[in-house]
Amino acid sequence: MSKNSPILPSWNKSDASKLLKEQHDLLSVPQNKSTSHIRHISYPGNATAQAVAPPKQRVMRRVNPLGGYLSPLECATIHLAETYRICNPNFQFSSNQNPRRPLTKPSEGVYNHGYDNKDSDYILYVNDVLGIDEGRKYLVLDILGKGTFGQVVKCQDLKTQRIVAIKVIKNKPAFYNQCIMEVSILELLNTKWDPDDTKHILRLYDQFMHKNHLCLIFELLNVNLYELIKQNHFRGLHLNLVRSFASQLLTCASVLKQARIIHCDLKPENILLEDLSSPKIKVIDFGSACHERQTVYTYIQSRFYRSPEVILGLHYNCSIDIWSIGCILAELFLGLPLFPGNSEYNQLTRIIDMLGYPPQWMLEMGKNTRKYFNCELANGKKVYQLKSLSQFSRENDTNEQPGKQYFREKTLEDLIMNYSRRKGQQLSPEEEEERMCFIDFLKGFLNLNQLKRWTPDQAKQHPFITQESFMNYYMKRHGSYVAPPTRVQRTRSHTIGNQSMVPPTLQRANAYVTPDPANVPHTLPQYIPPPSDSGESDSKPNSDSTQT
Ligand SMILES: Nc1ncnc2c1ncn2[C@@H]1O[C@H](COP(=O)(O)OP(=O)(O)OP(=O)(O)O)[C@@H](O)[C@H]1O
Repeated sequence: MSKNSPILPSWNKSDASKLLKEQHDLLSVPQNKSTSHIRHISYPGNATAQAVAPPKQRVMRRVNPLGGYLSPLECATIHLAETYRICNPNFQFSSNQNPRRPLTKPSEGVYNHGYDNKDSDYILYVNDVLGIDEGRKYLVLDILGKGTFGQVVKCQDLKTQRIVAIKVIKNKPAFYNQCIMEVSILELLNTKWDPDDTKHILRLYDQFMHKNHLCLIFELLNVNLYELIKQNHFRGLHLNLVRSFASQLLTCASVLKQARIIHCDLKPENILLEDLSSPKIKVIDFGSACHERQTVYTYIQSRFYRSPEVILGLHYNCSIDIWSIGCILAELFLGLPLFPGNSEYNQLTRIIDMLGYPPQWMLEMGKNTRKYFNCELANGKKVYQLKSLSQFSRENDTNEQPGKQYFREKTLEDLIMNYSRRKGQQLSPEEEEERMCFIDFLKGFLNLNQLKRWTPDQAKQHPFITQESFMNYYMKRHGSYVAPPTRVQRTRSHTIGNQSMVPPTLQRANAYVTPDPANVPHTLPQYIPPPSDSGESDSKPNSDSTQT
């Protein structure tokens, strides 16, 4: 419930003590007294309740050591230990013996004098304090998430009372060293490239060591975009919301490109809403990030969002993040991942099935090309053919599976145009043009050719972001408008596969009016917090989107 909720009035200590006193008075009235002294008491907010003026004498009441008498409510709450002791003089109570509520699983201490579990994660408890230096102590409140590098917990700064998110890194040198990199990249981005905090990059406030664990103090954010899609029951988001997220991601990507930093792990889980009242987002988790000059790792990016050049083993740069953003934006619109590969081979197969083969030069230069493709010489030219599932499985001793197909459509055009459209249902001309615009936009991100893929600044000029007429833009770029070739099923009343089917709005050059932003929905789907014991439904469809 929000602080300003009209149902629950704002609450403070004096309200609470007033209510407690009134409740005390109410409970201590003798049963057989006349009710002539009944009066109305105003409760915090507008509610009023009947209450009773305090009688002069208390019958069978315990004396309050601070003066007056104790109400039954006080005896059963704040003075409960004393009440028990009256019943049983041997009763002992010490808050030190309270069971501690662990937030870490498993919570059995194995390493680091019992502070760490078998995974080298620090075992966190509610109400523990992280940090020992005065002015740098944080009270642990709740767990926010868990990842490869450690756990992220919600804490309160005991000096400023500010609520923050603390990433407690696993107690292992490899994780520590990698996180030092994350710290230096974030410090650089925060101070040099985004001093005004306008580029949608997570803020790092501080860092310290706690019982051999590096703790990174971040600004507290809200749910991630995967959670948002999940709360929307894996239905896609409105294009206006996708546009807002796209624009913010491009702002972030543009700064990363200027700084020559590659994020290397962009995915919906690493994009968080600042709060639930606006679509403002921030990019988190720079734990895999690197400088363009230091692309030492070849095994990077979460699989669903992995670029073709990384799969093929080519040199890479900031444009791998653009590929990931393309996959993310498609997923936000569709509600399900565009390329949910169950293995790297399956990932490549899905990309090729939808978008075709990578250009010849990429295949010739890729270190992994021979792993995935057969190569034959025809007329003196190398011809590459993706290995079949059985050949690949046999050669690599794997048991490749074709994996789930969430969508019937084979092309990006069909997928976007037909999404969430019932059989026979026509899109409005505006919606149709908007979707065409979105397809054209996505294609700039999902260009298999890493050299031709758009830069963030190019993408920002696209009408999907600027909201200029897509038709005008298309004419400027190509001279004339030709509808993108698609293979929409004929059973559907509307097709865009040939010239005569070009929607009326697109046939009239200037007829298209940019939608009035005041009339388009821009609200977020309602967020319902997930149940605390996350069950199977928590897992992503075809879930293992990790770096495997
Ligand atoms: N600043 C924050 N505010 C709120 N929640 C956060 C914050 N940072 C991280 N989280 C939550 O914790 C989760 C894990 O965080 P993060 O991705 O930084 O950890 P990681 O160990 O690097 O994960 P990965 O396995 O993806 O590399 C996130 O998906 C998010 O839900």
